[in-house]
Amino acid sequence: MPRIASVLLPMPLPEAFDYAEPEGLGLAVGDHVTVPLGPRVIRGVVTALRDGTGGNRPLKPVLERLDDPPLPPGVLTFVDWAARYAVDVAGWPLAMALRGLRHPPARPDKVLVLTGTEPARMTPARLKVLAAAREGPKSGAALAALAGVSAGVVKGLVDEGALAITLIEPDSRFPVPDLTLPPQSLNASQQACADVLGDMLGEGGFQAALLDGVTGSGKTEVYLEAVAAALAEDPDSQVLILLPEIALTQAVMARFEARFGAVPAEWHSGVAPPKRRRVWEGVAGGQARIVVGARSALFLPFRKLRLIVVDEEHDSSFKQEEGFIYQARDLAVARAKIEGALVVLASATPSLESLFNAQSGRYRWLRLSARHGAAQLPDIGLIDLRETPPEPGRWLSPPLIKAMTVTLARGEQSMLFLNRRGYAPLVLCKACGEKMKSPDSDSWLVEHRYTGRLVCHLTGFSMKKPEACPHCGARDSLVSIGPGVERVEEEARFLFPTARIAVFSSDTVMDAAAARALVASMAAGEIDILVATQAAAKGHNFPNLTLVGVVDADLSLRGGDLRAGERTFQLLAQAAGRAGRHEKPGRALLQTYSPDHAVLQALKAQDRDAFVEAELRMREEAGLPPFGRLAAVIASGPDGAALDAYVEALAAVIPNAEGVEVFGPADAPLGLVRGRRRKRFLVRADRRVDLQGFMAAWRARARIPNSVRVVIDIDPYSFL
Ligand SMILES: Nc1ncnc2c1ncn2[C@@H]1O[C@H](COP(=O)(O)OP(=O)(O)OP(=O)(O)O)[C@@H](O)[C@H]1O
Ligand SMILES: [Zn+2]
Repeated sequence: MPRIASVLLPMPLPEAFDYAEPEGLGLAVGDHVTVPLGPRVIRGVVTALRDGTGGNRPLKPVLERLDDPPLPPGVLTFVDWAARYAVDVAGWPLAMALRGLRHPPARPDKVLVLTGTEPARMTPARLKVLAAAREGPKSGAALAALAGVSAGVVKGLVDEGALAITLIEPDSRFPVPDLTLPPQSLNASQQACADVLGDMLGEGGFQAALLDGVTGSGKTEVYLEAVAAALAEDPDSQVLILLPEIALTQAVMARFEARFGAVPAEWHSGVAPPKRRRVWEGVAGGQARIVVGARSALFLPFRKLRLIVVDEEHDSSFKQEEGFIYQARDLAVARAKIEGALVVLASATPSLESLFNAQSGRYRWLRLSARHGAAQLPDIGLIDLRETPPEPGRWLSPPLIKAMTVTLARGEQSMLFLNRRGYAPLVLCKACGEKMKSPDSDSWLVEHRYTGRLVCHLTGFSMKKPEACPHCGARDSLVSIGPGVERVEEEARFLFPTARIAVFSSDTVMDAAAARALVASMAAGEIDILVATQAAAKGHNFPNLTLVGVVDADLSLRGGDLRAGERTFQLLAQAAGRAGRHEKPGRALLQTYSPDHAVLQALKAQDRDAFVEAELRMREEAGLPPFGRLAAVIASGPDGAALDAYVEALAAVIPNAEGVEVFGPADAPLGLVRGRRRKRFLVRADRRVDLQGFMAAWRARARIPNSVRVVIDIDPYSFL
């Protein structure tokens, strides 16, 4: 009986397509194949096989089977689940699962080795080549270069059988973790947490735990022991550590290397494609047993995934906002469920969602309430900027400057935290009041002094800062409003001319290597004052850092979206948590105009639980997450009339469903991006509602014009 193969293609198509299996191809689910699609030949993955013929219309055949390692069944299930969750096509998550295959496989190297046969005629040139070959296998070109002879001499030796060509596989092995190395001796509460995680692993099957420990309590040490237990369970078991920030990977990799004598496989956008290919294959083949990566590592083809750790689980970088929209923390739980694995969510400031799951018993709740050893949590103080304002045009208040002076005199380090890149968030003309905006988007241009440019942080648009106002033509009339990290750095240099000062933000630290170098020099005490965005505010251990100054503690409270309070609390508690992590006590000073705000009061009192309780009660009353669910619809298009017509049509066909409220359509706060107008709906649903089902049914009820793009964002974090 001939068979039909369903082949899913890694592109935004609504479903898998059927192809005929050519006789004798012997396909299996998970195989990589090429198939015709219109005039093109595309690679895809077999998701199902069934007996049958093509019916009336003969099916096109599968063209060939590729010999890449097949996708394990868990990955296929996960791809399908992720697509349903995101109300999107399965081709998107499949494309993510195949991302490691974009680069061609590394070819084996051809090298020459000695055979032991003497050439019939020996010459000085030949002697030199043979001597060079004795040092180990090398390519012909390398041998010739080393011996200082022409390629012809080497070829002559091959022809006469004195040298032979052999193939060497490129280095695809991953160092084997050494499980006999002694663990760090854990303190009693760490040991208790590690024991519970070990027991959960031992019970097997899907389990979830929230590792909730104050900053510097040693959560990493605890999950390292869970990793050791998972690896010891079975020689094939694999573990995945997800981190929110590339800047954090190096430090975590180093701790794994110290613990297991083996560097883990690394997976994120900063890893070069050939290396990514090797990691992908190593994960599929089972040689890569520990993977440390960014959110997209969730889509790797693990064969026997036993443990997923989501470190800094509260971090909003786990939410991918572009292309395929997903929350990696939630998907990590889903993948663990599919694989029957343990998932550990770790944070000093867990998300309200995870705390709610822990409170309700769905996750095991493991708490570490003190820092390891003698280290104490930092004191947190508020600086009321209404009483002690900075000088005009400056951003650091006298009390903060004084604290920095003392810290510097003691030979200790300070960090100034401001979650704003660039020099100034806004440039305006003092002659006509014009605010500099990007030409095709509703967002202000941010001034960057290092590059002398005005940059749109939304779209990446940038221009040279003009000499004259583009609106009224006045010269020298453009003024920078408000501070970014570059401006705070300028002020710090002015105040402390002899101090060693550096900036850490994604524009000043371009890649993983630069981030690693900066983190290392900060840890080594080579920097006195680090001015940093959130890229440096989490996870790091800087032993000599004793003062954290938060330049604008009110910043993320503005805007006022659903998570503003939660996010501010997390961000500032994390930033403050960098101080005093070793013997020397630390403190954090928060500059604010609203010292009475509940979030700042909770930070000052170090009373997270009270803050969480108050916040949860507010959410419950409003039916907001985690008590209810949210989804957004964002429609955009260059043609305003077509967009209006579409959102009106969509508003007219909202399905009738109990427990669901739809708000909108409204102009998005960012009403224009890259020349496209934007409209939004917000959907709130009770927890028991099948929100994804509702969204899919609703979208299907109105035809989408070609010029309009519709995006569904489940559990939105951005409301712009
Ligand atoms: N049992 C231990 N023995 C020795 N040192 C420890 C131990 N536990 C933690 N430490 C040290 O304490 C510091 C903080 O630990 P770690 O980085 O694991 O904390 P964390 O809970 O992950 O912190 P954060 O949430 O702030 O990132 C590190 O320098 C770590 O090496
Ligand atoms: Zn002007």
